[in-house]
Amino acid sequence: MLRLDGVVKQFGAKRAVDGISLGVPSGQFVGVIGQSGSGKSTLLRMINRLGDPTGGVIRFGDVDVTALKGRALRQWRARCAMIFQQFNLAGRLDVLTNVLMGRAFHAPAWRAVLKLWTDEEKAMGLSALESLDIARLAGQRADTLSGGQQQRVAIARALIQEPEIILADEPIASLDPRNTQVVMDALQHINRHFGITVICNLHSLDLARKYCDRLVGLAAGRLVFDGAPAALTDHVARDLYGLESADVIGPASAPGFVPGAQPGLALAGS
Ligand SMILES: Nc1ncnc2c1ncn2[C@@H]1O[C@H](COP(=O)(O)OP(=O)(O)OP(=O)(O)O)[C@@H](O)[C@H]1O
Repeated sequence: MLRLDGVVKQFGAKRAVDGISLGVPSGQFVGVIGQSGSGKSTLLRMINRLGDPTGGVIRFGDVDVTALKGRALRQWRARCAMIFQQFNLAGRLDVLTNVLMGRAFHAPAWRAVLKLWTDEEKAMGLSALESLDIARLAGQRADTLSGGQQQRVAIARALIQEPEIILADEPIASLDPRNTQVVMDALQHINRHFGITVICNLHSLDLARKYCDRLVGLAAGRLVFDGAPAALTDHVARDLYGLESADVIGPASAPGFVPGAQPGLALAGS
């Protein structure tokens, strides 16, 4: 179980994340939704400790993630893989080598630098690619792949970290609709098949409703919705997204935004 208790992130005068408390049981597929600037990326980055919370505590089981340093912090990052919008692959290297970089968390640094992988590690890499249906691309340069293929390589790289959690920060934001579905299907597959917890920032509510077990809605850094996708009606979504609602639930059902009016919002913790 991942637990956040009163987590805060302050950037100067800006409070990007404002006292979020949340428990995520192992194996859940959680979608984090909310307007641009609501704090979704900042929240995910703190879980991985790419950013340090200004206040509050993050725990995973009996580990106090917020207190980790050095080797223990690197071990946490291996257990808690991160996937980004821009894939972060080494374009000049082949697909399998990119995937094997995920083992750098487990192998001695010199082996990762020299790219000296064991046969067992190579087999793991191929098997991760196979599970995402792209083993045939193993020898191809990463920068020759489509966006959807590159994101699946990034997921395979995360998989061979053998993580317990995958944090995906807008993983489909730069993909076309077909590749979007392929990548979301891949995340769903690793969630269901390997039981890995997935926490995924998403802009599209259709995708959030389709793929997630649970949705967490942020507004101005606060948790304002926490529930099953079915509970996120268009009415609630309009309150959550305001002017952006036309983008996320379709123009036909998006009326004008009335600032401050949030009658249907399922307020978390209330
Ligand atoms: N390094 C930083 N320094 C100062 N302010 C920051 C920094 N990172 C984020 N912020 C601010 O914190 C707030 C939350 O940003 P964040 O990127 O977490 O939002 P988001 O919901 O992920 O947005 P988007 O959907 O556009 O990615 C924003 O107002 C942003 O400008």
